[in-house]
Amino acid sequence: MSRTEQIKPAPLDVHASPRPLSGDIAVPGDKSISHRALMFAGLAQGTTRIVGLLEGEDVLRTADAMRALGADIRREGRDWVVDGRGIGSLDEPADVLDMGNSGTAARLLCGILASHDMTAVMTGDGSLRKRPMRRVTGPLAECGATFLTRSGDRLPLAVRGAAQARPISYRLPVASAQVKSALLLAGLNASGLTRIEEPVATRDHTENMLRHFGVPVDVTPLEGGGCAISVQGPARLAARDVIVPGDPSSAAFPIAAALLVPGSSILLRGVGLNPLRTGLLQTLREMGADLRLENERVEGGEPVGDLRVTAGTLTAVDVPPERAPSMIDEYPVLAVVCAAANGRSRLRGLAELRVKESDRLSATAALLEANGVSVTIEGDDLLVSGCGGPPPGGGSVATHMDHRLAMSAVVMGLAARQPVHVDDLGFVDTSFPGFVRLMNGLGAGIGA
Ligand SMILES: O=C(O)C1=C[C@@H](OP(=O)(O)O)[C@@H](O)[C@H](O)C1
Ligand SMILES: C=C(OP(=O)(O)O)C(=O)O
Repeated sequence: MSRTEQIKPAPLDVHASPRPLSGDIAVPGDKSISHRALMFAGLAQGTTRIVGLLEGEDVLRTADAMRALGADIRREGRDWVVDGRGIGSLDEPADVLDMGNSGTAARLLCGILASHDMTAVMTGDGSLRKRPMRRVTGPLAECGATFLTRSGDRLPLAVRGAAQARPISYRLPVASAQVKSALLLAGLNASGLTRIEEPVATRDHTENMLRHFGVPVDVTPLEGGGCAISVQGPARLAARDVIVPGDPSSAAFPIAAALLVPGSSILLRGVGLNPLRTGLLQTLREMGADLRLENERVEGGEPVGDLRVTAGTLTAVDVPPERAPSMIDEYPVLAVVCAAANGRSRLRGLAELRVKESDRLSATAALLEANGVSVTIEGDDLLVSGCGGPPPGGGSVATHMDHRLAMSAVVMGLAARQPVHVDDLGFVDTSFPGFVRLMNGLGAGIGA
């Protein structure tokens, strides 16, 4: 049983915020960048200092796994310091690698293991064991690794990494930064050019951070759209310090709450603004949200800024499917915002939501329905009939071991007319430790 499953469910009734939200906060570090910082630092030669690492459950699993592969990882004050092992010099893990709730940790690690001459076994919690793994194990087998998976597609899995990995050339069938990153990571220890074609752009933190650690990454536009990303192996990573920006996917929750609780105005400092992550901000602006960016700057190679959010009236939105990768984790909370808007919103092309920590498409629909909001799933689209103000609320929400559903349900509770019962807030620590404390610092009165 993994750590997250040992925690007793933490149910909570969330009441409407007793006052407008106000104040000035910084959300925790970006989860995607934090996983990569630990992995790349562990693969590098030398010592890396990481500032602003997310200390969420998912990232701590990556730290444990990289330690099991021989990296020395420790906390020094508020920073994390990693003495890397170097590509090709990793230890064979002495025990099963437990990736907890984290798809990113599991899939990216498969990439590292596939091109190292060792045997490893990997598992995860009850949510992660339901998620598809063939999307990485299939193409990674091309480099010479052998994977044994439960039912051909699920954790637990065993991998026998290739002794002399071959480079992979692959066109992504789904828009997934995890699959892209796993294949690029395998390519670092393969002899020759690894080339990944990406028809639709996904978050490019792997490419950015590889360059930061001194590995050339070529990105060439493809005729007909998308691009090809290549790395030449074997590569050497040189340790470099990393600054992790605030996670825009975590910022989504206080942003949504501030838009919906009347009279609110908050400032979020140091939010990551990588253009492949800002689909939610674009969508909220289309709904009429008052979002103002201040102090835009580049920190640690990623654009960041401070974001002023002011409550106001919102109108329905039609979100095109090609925007999904730039806001894939934000749809549950966007649906809650749409529930309070004027008119019927259509969120298109959400097939990938079905294979997240839960089936987020049906679970988001259930969250809204339980709280008196009319919602329909048509194919891969979610249609939400906005209430033109506070939704009725009064429902009970099943979070299915899914942190984003839990936080979306809290936002619904803060904005709704009747309290919302959330069955388990425990998984919030996956990506946003201190979420309730931070929201209460803005005046939300959760659990008061
Ligand atoms: O690469 C990453 O760090 C992530 C990619 C996305 O998953 P997919 O690649 O499966 O879309 C996202 O949902 C996840 O939270 C983090
Ligand atoms: C989908 C998510 O993460 P992962 O795939 O890493 O579990 C998420 O954080 O919403």
